[in-house]
Amino acid sequence: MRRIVDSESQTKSQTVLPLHGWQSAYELGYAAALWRLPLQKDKHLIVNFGTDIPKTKMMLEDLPSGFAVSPFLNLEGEEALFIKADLYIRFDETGEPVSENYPSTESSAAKEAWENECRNVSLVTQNDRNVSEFPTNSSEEFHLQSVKEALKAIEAGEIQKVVLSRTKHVALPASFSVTGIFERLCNKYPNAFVSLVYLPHLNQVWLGATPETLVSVDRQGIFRTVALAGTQSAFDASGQMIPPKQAPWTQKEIEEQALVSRYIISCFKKIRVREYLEEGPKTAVAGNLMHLRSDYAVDTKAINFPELGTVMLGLLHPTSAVCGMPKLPALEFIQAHEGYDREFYSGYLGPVNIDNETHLFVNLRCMKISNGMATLYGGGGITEDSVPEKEWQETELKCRTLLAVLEES
Ligand SMILES: C=C(O[C@H]1C=CC=C(C(=O)O)[C@@H]1O)C(=O)O
Repeated sequence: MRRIVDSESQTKSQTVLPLHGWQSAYELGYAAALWRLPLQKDKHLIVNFGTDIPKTKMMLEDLPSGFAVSPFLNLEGEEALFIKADLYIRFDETGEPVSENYPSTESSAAKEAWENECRNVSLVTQNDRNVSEFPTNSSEEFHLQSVKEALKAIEAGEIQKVVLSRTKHVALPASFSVTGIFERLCNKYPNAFVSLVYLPHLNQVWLGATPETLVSVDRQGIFRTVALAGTQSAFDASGQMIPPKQAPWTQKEIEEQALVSRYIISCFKKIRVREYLEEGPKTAVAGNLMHLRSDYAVDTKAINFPELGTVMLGLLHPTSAVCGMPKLPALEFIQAHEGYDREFYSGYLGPVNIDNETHLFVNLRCMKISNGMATLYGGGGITEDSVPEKEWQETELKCRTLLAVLEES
């Protein structure tokens, strides 16, 4: 992969800046994750100096500090990659490291090489916005046909809901800067989880700004998840922002989101957890889109259930916000009709046991960057009330949001 550049120059010779820390890991071929949590300013970086990123069971209580990246296809819970933190740095808003931790002492030569690279990494301004779109097999006709097949399967009672997605491929310009895009996503999407992950063994960079929490457990032991579904533009036809409280939701979207809520509640019921707080559904703004969202919270200390995060992760993924209802027939439908491998799109990712907290998000509004190409992903829930053309437009809207961020470079 070619050198990735960004506009900020590293002026502090001793201090590692977040983008430079990630960039240096990338240059040296070390797995790394840089992220910013929703509604926070701090950025977090972990780097792994090893050569292997193992597939790991997400037994959250037993794992060291690290960053998990799970593919969509992970029914047995054994497919998630775990980037163990050989170093972890938390940066404040100004890019100043506020906490540093080197959990591993094994790889001090590698760490030294990384520190040297951080001092020397050369950064250039990105100024080329020339991204060009490539046609793919997930063209309009193909997607419309899949949606029509889904409607037939719903009509026949085989499934209630299925989420169908597609990709958009774009060729990136020579001076493309992933760290620049990460910064832009942080600025544009303050309430999203923004992440930039490098998986050297796959030669892939994943970049995204997702609005959907899958499982989060904070240091007070509060477990959280959300039911997020239903999509509309946050702007009206004249380009005015629609006040969230006045968002006009249709029966289709209300039912689509209710299915996700019911699914989450069925997971709580399965493990006999009744002590959950439910709030919503409310309109949630995610960049230039709006969704319906219900929030769920459980005090794991009060109910003496410290492993609730692990158990719920196993039950929830993939939720009906990315797969469908019932889960297995919907998954089979996706595999038979989508025509491509989702890989990590609509899987989950996020920090595990960092400062005694775990925050895993559904990997949406994301792109994969590999060999000078970006793959953009967008999907939508198909229910009995779906109109194929509108479903296509929804995936266009989602992909275009990401494309716009690339073109703004
Ligand atoms: C599958 C995606 O979104 C999910 C999350 C929110 C709203 C959705 C919808 O309206 O269909 C999807 O369930 C995606 O953005 O690719």
